[in-house]
Amino acid sequence: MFLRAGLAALSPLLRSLRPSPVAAMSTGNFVVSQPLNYRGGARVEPADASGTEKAFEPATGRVIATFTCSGEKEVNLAVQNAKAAFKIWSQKSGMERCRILLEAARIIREREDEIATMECINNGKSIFEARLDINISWQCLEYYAGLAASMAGEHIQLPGGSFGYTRREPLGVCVGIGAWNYPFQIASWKSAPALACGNAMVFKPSPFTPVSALLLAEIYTEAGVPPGLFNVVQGGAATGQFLCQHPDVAKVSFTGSVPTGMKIMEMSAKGIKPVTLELGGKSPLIIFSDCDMNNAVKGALMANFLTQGQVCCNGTRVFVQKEILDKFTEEVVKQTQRIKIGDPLLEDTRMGPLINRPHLERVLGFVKVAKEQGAKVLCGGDIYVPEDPKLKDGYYMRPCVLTNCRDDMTCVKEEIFGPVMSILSFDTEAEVLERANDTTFGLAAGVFTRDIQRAHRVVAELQAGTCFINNYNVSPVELPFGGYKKSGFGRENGRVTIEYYSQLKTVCVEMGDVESAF
Ligand SMILES: NC(=O)c1ccc[n+]([C@@H]2O[C@H](COP(=O)([O-])OP(=O)(O)OC[C@H]3O[C@@H](n4cnc5c(N)ncnc54)[C@H](O)[C@@H]3O)[C@@H](O)[C@H]2O)c1
Ligand SMILES: O=CCc1c[nH]c2ccc(O)cc12
Repeated sequence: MFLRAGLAALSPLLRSLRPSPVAAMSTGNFVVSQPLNYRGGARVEPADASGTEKAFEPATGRVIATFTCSGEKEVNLAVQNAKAAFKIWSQKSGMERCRILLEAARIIREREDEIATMECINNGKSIFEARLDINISWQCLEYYAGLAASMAGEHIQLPGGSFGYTRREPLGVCVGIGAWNYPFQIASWKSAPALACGNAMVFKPSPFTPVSALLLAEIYTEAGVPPGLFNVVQGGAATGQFLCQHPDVAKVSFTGSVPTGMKIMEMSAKGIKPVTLELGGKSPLIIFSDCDMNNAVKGALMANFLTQGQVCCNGTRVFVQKEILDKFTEEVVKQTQRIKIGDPLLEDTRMGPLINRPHLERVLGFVKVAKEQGAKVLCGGDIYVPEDPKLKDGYYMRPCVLTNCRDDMTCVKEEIFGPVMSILSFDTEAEVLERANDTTFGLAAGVFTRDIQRAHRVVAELQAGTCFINNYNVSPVELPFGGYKKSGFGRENGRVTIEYYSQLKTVCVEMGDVESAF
């Protein structure tokens, strides 16, 4: 997602003045040779294995890392390291934790280009977007640093001078399990509130994007967290299961698909562990005929094509009021065709490759089925081969706009997780609300209208955890983010997330004598 002030915060002049370790990192030549596990404050090779994985550079199809997936022994070592660090960290005052998190935020900011470059190489998103992701990440650390210092309980006066008070206490060792679309940002959104509350964390990135979480781990250590406070284990489902089933893990925060979310919840239920689930979506974007057309068109592109459309909260069901359907569609297609596809490390690229070959084929398969079911492809939806020969094995496709869509089509019902926008038309507010809510997902929704009463009336009726009025996919860290219905529960970002990483202790203090019932 995006940050409104992000563009202004990134000064190219400032960036060019910094000595840059990224000069040696370019498309087609980056390899990772260091260990990708992090435990006890250092990179380590895992103590045992549950298979190996390869990580790719989506822009070229090249392998950038071959790594060992962590087995049960390694997961246990990471959890034990986190447990030991928790003892030290949880005793620190909020101000002490605040200072260290602020220092980590400062280092991320200083190394923004290097982290963004690595993210871009391993994920395929454009460097333009990757920088914004890292920008939002350090802002998240700053935000929770501020809250760490101001966390407090309540004091409640009781009869006869007695009183009670509450303490907000950390949970212990928290597990973070991430998806591949925002690797560094997901690790930041989970670890910043967890650490601010006094917890330790073991984080497992997606095996597709194992690299950038290590930079966050090193930065936390450099900033002064105790060794073992933030650990990284690598692997897929098996490693994730060891984490969720570990008896010393107090909480699991998961970002990923609905089917995996269900498994995580089942495993956590067995240990009575609280879970945060940030799952998939098929969000509606409603464009009323009285909208500001320019903004609505820009909003539709923002809602569909960031990170090659691989964004959970994308507004992929674009409902357009009949009166403006043709004009809106024409303009959306014009602007979609102008999106520059290619090497994600080039400054003017706005769409890089998809995450991997199977996913590209899956997305193209959705376009094929859409055509078979009667949708019309107005642009894109096919493989794109960049001219640069080193990119010929990358996973590129042209962003796609579908029209003639009906609510019962696969492209309108299922999460595609690629650059495919489905346009639907509607007549009335009541009708569009009913159709927008007719989904098992409930992650996000958007409305474009100049009628402010209607905007608030409509969002009040939308069954979605995050709603946008006259914009889409902006993500200020001050605002909670999360889903309704099968899109999950719990929240990331905002003040409320403190409640998901802490527990409340009530202390009842008697100032008189015990009045016994016996
Ligand atoms: N709501 C959100 O904030 C959000 C953000 C990003 C992605 N997503 C969703 O994630 C999906 C795409 O990401 P993905 O393909 O990485 O999802 P995924 O569910 O396949 O994998 C997510 C993570 O879970 C791990 N995992 C897989 N099986 C597991 C198991 N049995 N036990 C424990 N861990 C397991 C994976 O290794 C990975 O780290 C999409 O559906 C997208 O909408 C949601
Ligand atoms: O992809 C979905 C939305 C999103 C963008 N950045 C992050 C970070 C952490 C999340 O759990 C979700 C998201």
